[in-house]
Amino acid sequence: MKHKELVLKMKELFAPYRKNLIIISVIMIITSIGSFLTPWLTKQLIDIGIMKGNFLQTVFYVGLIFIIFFAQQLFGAIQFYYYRNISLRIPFDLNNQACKHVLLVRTKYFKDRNFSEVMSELFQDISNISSLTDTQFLSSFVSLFKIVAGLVALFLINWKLTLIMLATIPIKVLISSYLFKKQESIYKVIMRVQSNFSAWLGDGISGIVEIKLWGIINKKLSKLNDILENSMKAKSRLMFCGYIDNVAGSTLSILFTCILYLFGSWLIQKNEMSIGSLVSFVSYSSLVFEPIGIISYLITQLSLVKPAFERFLRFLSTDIENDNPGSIELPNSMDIKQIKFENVSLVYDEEKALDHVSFTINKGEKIAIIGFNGSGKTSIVNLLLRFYEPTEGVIKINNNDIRTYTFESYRSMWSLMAQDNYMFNDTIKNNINISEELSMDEIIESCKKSGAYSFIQELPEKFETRIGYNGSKLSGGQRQKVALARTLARKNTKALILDEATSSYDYYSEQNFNEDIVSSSCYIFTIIITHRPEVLKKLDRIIYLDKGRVMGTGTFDELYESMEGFRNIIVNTQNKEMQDHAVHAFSN
Ligand SMILES: Nc1ncnc2c1ncn2[C@@H]1O[C@H](COP(=O)(O)OP(=O)(O)OP(=O)(O)O)[C@@H](O)[C@H]1O
Repeated sequence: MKHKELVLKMKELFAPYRKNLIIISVIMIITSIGSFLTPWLTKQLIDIGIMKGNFLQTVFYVGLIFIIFFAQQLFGAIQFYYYRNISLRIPFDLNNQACKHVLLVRTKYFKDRNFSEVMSELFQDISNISSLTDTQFLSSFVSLFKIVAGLVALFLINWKLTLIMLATIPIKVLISSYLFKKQESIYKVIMRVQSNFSAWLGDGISGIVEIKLWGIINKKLSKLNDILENSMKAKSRLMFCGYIDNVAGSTLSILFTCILYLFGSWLIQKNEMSIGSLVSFVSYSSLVFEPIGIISYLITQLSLVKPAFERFLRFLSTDIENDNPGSIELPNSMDIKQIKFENVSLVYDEEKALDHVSFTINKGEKIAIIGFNGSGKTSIVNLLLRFYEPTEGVIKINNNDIRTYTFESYRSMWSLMAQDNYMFNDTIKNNINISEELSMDEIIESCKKSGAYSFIQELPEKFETRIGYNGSKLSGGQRQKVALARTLARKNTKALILDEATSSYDYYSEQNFNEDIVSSSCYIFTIIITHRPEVLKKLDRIIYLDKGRVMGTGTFDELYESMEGFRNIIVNTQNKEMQDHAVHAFSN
């Protein structure tokens, strides 16, 4: 990102806090005026009060120094009040903005990236950006004022000494700008390494069973070692930069002070300067050097913030689920007569998952989508639910493009049981009642339909049983039954999609569920992805897919007669069913 664009974006980001920032800056300027007055008053105190033995003048200047100190403390308290507000508010707002974006970002974003990697990057970036509000950073803006005012004061005291001092500043600026470039590139490496670490951690937690099963703990640890070593190397380079900056700063400062005392004593001997002037010159010069030091801190801090800010902006600019301009709510009372795919293609990354798919589902129809693995069945569901947008073609409801409707109102017509359903680390009841609008009777009814009721009744805490992270305390089949109960309990939906919804069910649970759903479905549309012949035979129509293309549509008998691929799927499934059946009979 270009420097100008970045500054503009930063201005935009801080615009809501402008008033507070201005107040803080004004207060900083006022307090720094006080700091400038103090050395001058000290000079007067020494030259007029102490050196000339004038007690009244001494008391007067001591009093003034004290009043200035008191006023500075008062303004400091006001500054603290405003500073506290923005330093807490900025991370709060950035976190809110980022988390809202996480929830709205398109589904495909999290297909490429590990969730913990994204979240850790975000929190890291927010923390780095928020460091812009630390007091030292804010005071660096006032530093410019301090430097100019300090230089004026120094020139007034002694211009020769001031010129010597000025000679050291370009050296400091040169060193700082060199270090800025170095540090910026090191920070980029550190950010990348930290992302790798989060990705490693995310995979490690999610894949813990596979890691143990395959005995690859040492391989995983060796990868971790590489990551941590890279991190250590980058941090060590960063520490070295900090060390060089420190050494350069203190060397220049000592060098300058030595020259100052040597040259200053020579000027005092020549009666060109008083002792008080030299003391106040030393004080003023530190007032100039201190902000120069702060500016170098600002440069270091910017080298850290710039890459973080760039990455944060990149995340905020990722595609989100924004309703199309002029989109309307899909009315719940709408009489939906038809859902239509017109020449729809879908390309994920580079792979074409659907290729000019066209079909229509009419009101009241129960249809199946069938095809070998990877033929595009779930992709059709992804498009229907608008988790992805078609690359080509259009999906319509009653001849209106589904993008005419807002995401939320459109999705509210669907009940979906996907292949993977996330289970919250909560009770069974709360996992089913995620919309928080179901009565206990409704929850029980949906559990009876999905076949979950009987096993829940056997649990000591029944519906109040906590099911662990992603339902890990339930068996695969039990988990699927609870997820299906949740799908069936969703209120006011018009269409049901079951994507291999009963794949983990035992043979008879599956038979029972399929019987019920096929005979008594109350939805306007029912779409089932299954290979079970006994279900397929009872459905109105089957859409047979192969390699992302619709090879045929028709009833079970029509497709069985005319399509060899379809017949193969059915024969394979029947063979598997016979095995399941035999296993079940044997175990009983
Ligand atoms: N998020 C994705 N990114 C990239 N490619 C994908 C993605 N999802 C699916 N694919 C690819 O698209 C093709 C169709 O996948 P899809 O999941 O629709 O098939 P499916 O018929 O549902 O398969 P299965 O029976 O195994 O569930 C596959 O080749 C798959 O590799």
